[in-house]
Amino acid sequence: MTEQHPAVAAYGLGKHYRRGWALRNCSFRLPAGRICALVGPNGAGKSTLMGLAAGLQSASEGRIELAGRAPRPGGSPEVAFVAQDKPLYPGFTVAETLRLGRELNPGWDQGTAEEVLAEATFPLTAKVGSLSGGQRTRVSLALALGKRPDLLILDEPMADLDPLARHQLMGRLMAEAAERGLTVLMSSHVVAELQEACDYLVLLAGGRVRLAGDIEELLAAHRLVIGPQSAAASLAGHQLVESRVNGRGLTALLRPRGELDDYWEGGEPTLEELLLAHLRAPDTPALLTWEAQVPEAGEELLPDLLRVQQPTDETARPTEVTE
Ligand SMILES: Nc1ncnc2c1ncn2[C@@H]1O[C@H](COP(=O)(O)OP(=O)(O)OP(=O)(O)O)[C@@H](O)[C@H]1O
Repeated sequence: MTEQHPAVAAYGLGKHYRRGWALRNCSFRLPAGRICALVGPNGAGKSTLMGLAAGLQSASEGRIELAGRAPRPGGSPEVAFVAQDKPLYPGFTVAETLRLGRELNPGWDQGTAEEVLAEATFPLTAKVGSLSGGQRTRVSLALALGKRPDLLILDEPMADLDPLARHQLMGRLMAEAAERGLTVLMSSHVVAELQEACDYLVLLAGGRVRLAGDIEELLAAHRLVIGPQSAAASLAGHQLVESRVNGRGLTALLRPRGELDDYWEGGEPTLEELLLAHLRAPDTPALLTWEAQVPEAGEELLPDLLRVQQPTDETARPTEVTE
């Protein structure tokens, strides 16, 4: 991957199926070396976005680039994709599956693949068809990491793994990202596992990007506050994401614009609080940190332009995008 280009960049990306748009006006950047959580409700367009990035589908409008280039149709050695259904040959043993990986991938790293399998509770002689769902996931991840990709795309990889396997494999992904600059784009509905592993977020809802960027920056741009219901009017100058009244008063998740009145107590939300509030309030204006923003439609992604976008006091603040 070149330094000038993000690992993934989507420009007004859209995918239309017969029943309608699965993804629309999707624009964001994912810098290289980040572990990105792709989150959204069922049917939000996550698998569609990953299929487009993996080169398994073509866009209906806009475009997606991986390190500055269009994905190669059918996939490429730099990109490994672990789909939700983890397609493997059931009649092959695990060892034969790795041998196939070696024959198909010029940059194959047998050591990395075997390390992923070293902590497994099944032998390399086991037939893939005889493995449990979680065990097949481990084989799929071994194949994907053995490929030594620059970009690893994982569609709900951890859903069928036990907590120990999840912990081991997440640790390996984070180590690969730290050591080799591997970029991971990973969908999941389990916020706890994302919180542990991911440092970047893309939240999709209704086929559109709602939040994108560095997780710490996104959290820092929000406040979860509680105060008296009678002071609700004093929140008017801030971008309210969601508010609820309960026995203790009014609880609000908001993007502060300036200082909050003294009535309000609270602090940064957790990732779960941030995600739940935005999932319940999908019409809140989208928020993208400077790293996640792409040039306006029609502009070319030039290295110069990226330099201009380096964070300064002004650009380091996330920008609200009103649609
Ligand atoms: N091959 C297809 N043909 C027609 N419609 C499709 C196809 N694939 C997805 N869709 C539709 O596109 C929308 C987005 O689906 P997608 O699978 O991308 O969502 P998702 O966010 O991955 O959902 P989930 O969390 O349930 O996996 C849905 O409305 C779905 O019905």
